Amino acid sequence: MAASRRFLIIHNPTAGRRRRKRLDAVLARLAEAGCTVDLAPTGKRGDAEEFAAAAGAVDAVVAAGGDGTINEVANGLMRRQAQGLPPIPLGIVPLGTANVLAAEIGLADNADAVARALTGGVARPIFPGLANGRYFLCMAGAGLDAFVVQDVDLRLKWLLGKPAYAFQTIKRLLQPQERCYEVTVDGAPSQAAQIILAKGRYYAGTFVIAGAARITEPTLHACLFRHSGRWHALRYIAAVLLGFTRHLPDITVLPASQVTINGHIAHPVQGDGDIVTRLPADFTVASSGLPVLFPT
Ligand SMILES: Nc1ncnc2c1ncn2[C@@H]1O[C@H](COP(=O)(O)OP(=O)(O)OP(=O)(O)O)[C@@H](O)[C@H]1O
Repeated sequence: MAASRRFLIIHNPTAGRRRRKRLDAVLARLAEAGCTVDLAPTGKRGDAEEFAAAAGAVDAVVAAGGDGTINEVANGLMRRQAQGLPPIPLGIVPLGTANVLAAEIGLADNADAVARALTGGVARPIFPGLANGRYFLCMAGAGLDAFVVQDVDLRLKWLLGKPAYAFQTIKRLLQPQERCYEVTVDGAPSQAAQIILAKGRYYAGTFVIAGAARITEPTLHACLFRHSGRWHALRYIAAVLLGFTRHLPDITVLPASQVTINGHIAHPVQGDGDIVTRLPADFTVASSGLPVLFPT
């Protein structure tokens, strides 16, 4: 693609805190580079997916928001592809709290780098996961993390950013703890209190649980946190934060192509940091890739 690319930029004005300046700086650089931009602000949840699914002749559809908005745009683009339309690359302007996909593709946290990735980046396929038919790019999960995502106070998240999730985690741990889920990984049944299906290597920022997972490969990694109860939950959180999950024998990480979670009907399932479905849930990997603009 030449420098004078044409973009549809789908912007979630409610994403992140005080991030509008970042988008304006990127837009200014794209204008300097001679690019044509159609800016489509979302008005509600779901708009980003519809705008992406209806995209016309552009060089890339760009998601400007957090991982939740990127997830919606990716779902819209995958829907177009499933209808037999030619693939359109996904670009990103990270404006969220954690920005996990930006970390996965090695995108630096400044407007110059973001604009450069859009004007000169190379489209490489990534393979999204599927949770009950809905695509996720980085990770999905059931258990404590999905409840925290579901119940986090959005005003607190707006005010504090990541600490709002820590606060909600503590609140959840003070409640009675749930028993384990039934989980089947490529036909092998077991039990776990928290399950994370990793598509990429990063979790909730740049914490690493499945170090071998790659968004560019058509494989899931099932991370099973085996024991239920408050004490074990605290051990697991410490292991994730301090990076020693691989040293705990009751955390198992398995490459997988098909995972099912049962038990606790209607418990939430998070995908890329938003609730995307409820239990029971089947998880697989998309058979066709989604092109994404990687920085060069
Ligand atoms: N205009 C809008 N009004 C309300 N919600 C929206 C709007 N546009 C998108 N959304 C929804 O807001 C949710 C959160 O968006 P997003 O992830 O982009 O931002 P964030 O929550 O600030 O970032 P992060 O996920 O990194 O914390 C998503 O589920 C998205 O669908």
